[in-house]
Amino acid sequence: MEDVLDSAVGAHFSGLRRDLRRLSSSSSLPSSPSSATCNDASAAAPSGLASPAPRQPFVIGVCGGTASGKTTVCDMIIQQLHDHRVVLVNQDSFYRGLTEEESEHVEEYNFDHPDAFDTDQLLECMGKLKSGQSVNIPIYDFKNHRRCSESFRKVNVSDVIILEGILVFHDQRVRDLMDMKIFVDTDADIRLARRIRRDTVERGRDVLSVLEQYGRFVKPAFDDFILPSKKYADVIIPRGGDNHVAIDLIAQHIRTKLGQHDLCKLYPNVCVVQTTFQIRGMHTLIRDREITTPDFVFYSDRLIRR
Ligand SMILES: Nc1ncnc2c1ncn2[C@@H]1O[C@H](COP(=O)(O)OP(=O)(O)O)[C@@H](O)[C@H]1O
Ligand SMILES: O=c1ccn([C@@H]2O[C@H](COP(=O)(O)O)[C@@H](O)[C@H]2O)c(=O)[nH]1
Repeated sequence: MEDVLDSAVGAHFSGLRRDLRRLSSSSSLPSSPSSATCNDASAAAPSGLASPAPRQPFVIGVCGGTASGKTTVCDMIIQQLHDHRVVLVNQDSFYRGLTEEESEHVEEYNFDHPDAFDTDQLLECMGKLKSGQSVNIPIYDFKNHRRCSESFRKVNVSDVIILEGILVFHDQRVRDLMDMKIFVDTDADIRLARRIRRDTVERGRDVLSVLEQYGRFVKPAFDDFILPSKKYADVIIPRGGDNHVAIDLIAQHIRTKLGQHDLCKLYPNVCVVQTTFQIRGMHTLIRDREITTPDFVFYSDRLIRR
């Protein structure tokens, strides 16, 4: 939560220079040493000649136990970010699907184990999306435990990608794709009650089979894989979709990040310096009208050279 609050205070933009030639001839601004704050690759080429590298989408991982409210939280975040392009990718889409033989003994199959997902395919799709390509994502049918063989969901390039699922924090390669990790933390009794209702109404199950599957696979996998992955979260949302304060804070943080993102698109050589107490302290000092000239020069120089 510290990160959310810290960023809400505001980011610090350094090396905000649109035209390098104009800047180097300016006597009022420091010359080459200060360019340490700029992206070196783009700073090396004169503005207008280098084509700016496309900015990558902001990737948010949303993890949590079954029926914790992951999808609900994602929908609420998407609603709040209505002025940005946001796509939702569900880990469920990457269930391998059962073979004929496995289908005959479906009650034996563990859908809550990491091996039930084709994580390599998920990584490939996410890699393409991050690099600006649209992808076709499989559609999974929970009633037949299979993927629809003919149809896919086309997911287009966007500013924000939300990746949601019970095991999205399990594999380090998947975690490494994420700029922000959210864990939805909802009481186990509430999750079980919701799961019974959802699976009987929407996924063609009966109560006994839901309870049997829950005790045999769902709860043990929660204890073995999902709960231990909570430590990777940047933000934990108690009570899921009921926690409007947490969701507002998260949406505010994402908007701040996207603001930086837009600025970086305009000025390819801009480098955003992460806010720290030290940086905030230095900004406070140089804005103080009482500051001595040597101190002003000292702290300004430190900020410029970061
Ligand atoms: N805050 C809530 N209050 C009541 N029902 C909820 C709440 N959040 C989710 N649900 C219901 O619980 C079920 C599971 O929610 P969902 O968001 O799909 O969870 P998940 O994606 O974690 O499986 C759905 O039927 C949904 O309508
Ligand atoms: O064919 C299937 C595939 C998955 N499941 C169960 O789904 C949940 C994960 O989905 P949530 O929406 O996050 O609850 C997982 O616990 C699997 O047990 C299934 O029953 N059948």
